[in-house]
Amino acid sequence: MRAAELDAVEPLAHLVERFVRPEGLVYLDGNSLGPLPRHVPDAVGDVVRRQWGAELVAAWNSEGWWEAPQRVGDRVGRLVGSAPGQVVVGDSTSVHLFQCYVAAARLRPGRRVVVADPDAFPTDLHLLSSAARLCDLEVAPARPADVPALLAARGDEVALVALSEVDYRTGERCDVAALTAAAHRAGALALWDLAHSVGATDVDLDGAGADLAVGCSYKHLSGGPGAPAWVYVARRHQALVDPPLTGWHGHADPFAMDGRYAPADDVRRMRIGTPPMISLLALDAALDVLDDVTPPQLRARSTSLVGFLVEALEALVPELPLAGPRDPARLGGHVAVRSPDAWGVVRALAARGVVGDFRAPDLVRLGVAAPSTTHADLATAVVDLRAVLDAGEHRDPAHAVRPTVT
Ligand SMILES: Cc1ncc(COP(=O)(O)O)c(C=O)c1O
Ligand SMILES: Nc1c(O)cccc1C(=O)C[C@H](N)C(=O)O
Repeated sequence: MRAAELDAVEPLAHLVERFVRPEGLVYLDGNSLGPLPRHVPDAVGDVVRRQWGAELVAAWNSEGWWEAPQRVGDRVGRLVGSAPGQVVVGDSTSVHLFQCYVAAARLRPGRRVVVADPDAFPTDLHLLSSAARLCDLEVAPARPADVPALLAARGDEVALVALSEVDYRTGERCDVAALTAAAHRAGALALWDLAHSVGATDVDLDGAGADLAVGCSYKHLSGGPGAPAWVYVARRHQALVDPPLTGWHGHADPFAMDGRYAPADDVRRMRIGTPPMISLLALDAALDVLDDVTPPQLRARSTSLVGFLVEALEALVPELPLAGPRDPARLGGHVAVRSPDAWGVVRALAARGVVGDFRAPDLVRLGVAAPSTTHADLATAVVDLRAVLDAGEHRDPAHAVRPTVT
């Protein structure tokens, strides 16, 4: 009942109609793949049939394909508080992360320490470990809450503080502005992984004075499977930033075909090679959904949904503790609860048409896509979760088999 009332007064409720919502499915897995906006198949069809099929190579000019990484970058940048000219889209989050780790080390020669969250998403840690071997860096582990103490102790050695705004497991947010300021006071740079933030929080990169940031676009932006990610370089660093992967798309004059590398004088130097253009243009189309929405408006809707989900979980399944904080202001776009039977719970929910996801070892993670999830979806999910537990459906041996992708 309360869910219907909240949906009725929700100012962005009209966005829901812009998405394909498969009949009978409550989709709460926006963290791995956001839902499909209705108009994207036609937009991609146009890219393939008309632009590629009829215009062929001319489309690099006539359709603006060459400049698309910057143009789409600016559209993404608006959602993370970046003024135009500081974001490009094109490679995976993993690749952009690697570019940033090495580039940051090169911007702070003489400092060897990179502070990183040991519970960060694994790709962040794997790439940092490789960058550290390459650049002779030391990785100093610290949870976000412990970063100020580490900076107080070893600040003059620190080149970079690399964190995620939203913890991919628990959903807990950290204070981007405060931690960036702490890094700067120590003379270090701040790199933010905003994979779980863009489209869910109102993170303000320029306002926080962030140096570097990356994020993906297949989660809350609904850019589609394999959609290219994005990288932000604050304007003040663009003339000096020296990424390790120096491909021809980052050259000052790519079609001069000059064998000597001369980087573009702005954020274009973060480009590498030819981007996955069909995916990039699918993302471009998907972003239309948010054209008339500001980040604070989107954040308000996300907070309402997340807050409702927390309350419903606490009221109906109190035996499953929240993995993160209960205050929605301190959460990103998902809520996780702990259960020793988390895998069985997620499978049993899926059998009832509620798609969440399992994160090892014990999390049931429920993702809220601010534009497309409704309070009613969340009420259905939590009622089904109660029913799963009451009926013991999570203990069904049929759920024992795990597929490759969880
Ligand atoms: C915080 C974070 N960083 C990076 C990634 C992965 O990036 P990629 O798109 O390169 O697989 C994810 C999710 O897969 C993530 O949650
Ligand atoms: N990118 C993914 C994929 O290709 C397959 C499965 C999951 C993903 C994810 O994005 C996982 C996600 N970053 C997470 O927080 O769990």
